Amino acid sequence: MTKKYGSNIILNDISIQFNKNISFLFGDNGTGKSTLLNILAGALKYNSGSIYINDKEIDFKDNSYKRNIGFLIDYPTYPTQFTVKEYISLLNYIYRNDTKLQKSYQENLITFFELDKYQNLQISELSTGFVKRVKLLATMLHNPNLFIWDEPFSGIDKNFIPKLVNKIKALSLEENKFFLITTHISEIKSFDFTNSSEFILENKKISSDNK
Ligand SMILES: Nc1ncnc2c1ncn2[C@@H]1O[C@H](COP(=O)(O)OP(=O)(O)OP(=O)(O)O)[C@@H](O)[C@H]1O
Repeated sequence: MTKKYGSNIILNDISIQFNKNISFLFGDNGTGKSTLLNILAGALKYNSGSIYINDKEIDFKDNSYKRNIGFLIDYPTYPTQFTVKEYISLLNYIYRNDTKLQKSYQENLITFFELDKYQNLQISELSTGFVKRVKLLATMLHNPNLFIWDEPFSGIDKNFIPKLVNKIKALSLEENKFFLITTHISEIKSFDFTNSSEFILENKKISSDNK
């Protein structure tokens, strides 16, 4: 797949296969990680090439693909004037989450992200780390199969990172969820992810560092 902005080639005929449940994408600033994630989430067009899931070419116009993704982007997309509770209600309306099972799933997520006592605060009143937690929760509310997360750990305090890592491991091992994650936080490499691959973007190309 190739992606250019104007005549500026960002991803030059890259070929990549994500076949483990957890894939980490590393690379220096400006190497094209967010660009690749945006493309895979269907938020950005590419110039040439093809993208497949389980040998079937992805039809980005088909909403069922996008509906099955929890996409975390690193710029603000949330309505900051809403309270946490209102934002969750809005997302539930959009995703038509209305069953009792979904209600308890949502309550578990709120507790997991330690957001219980912040539910009536406006998002604009939250600290950076808690905004990130709300954004992470927002990617999980519709219980997708694939999480495309751009910088999920940035802004998250060091006490919560192991908890988030354990969540990723549990969802991948117990529920066969897939994660595609970029991070600049090198300590993440020290956690023992059993079912993971690492990829590095450099010089417009991608290489793998598979264990
Ligand atoms: N909308 C755009 N128009 C033109 N160039 C862009 C656009 N978005 C990104 N770029 C360029 O594409 C390149 C890759 O950007 P991208 O944000 O994908 O990098 P990244 O690896 O995610 O960087 P970082 O680690 O800093 O987040 C950069 O040179 C950037 O300037």
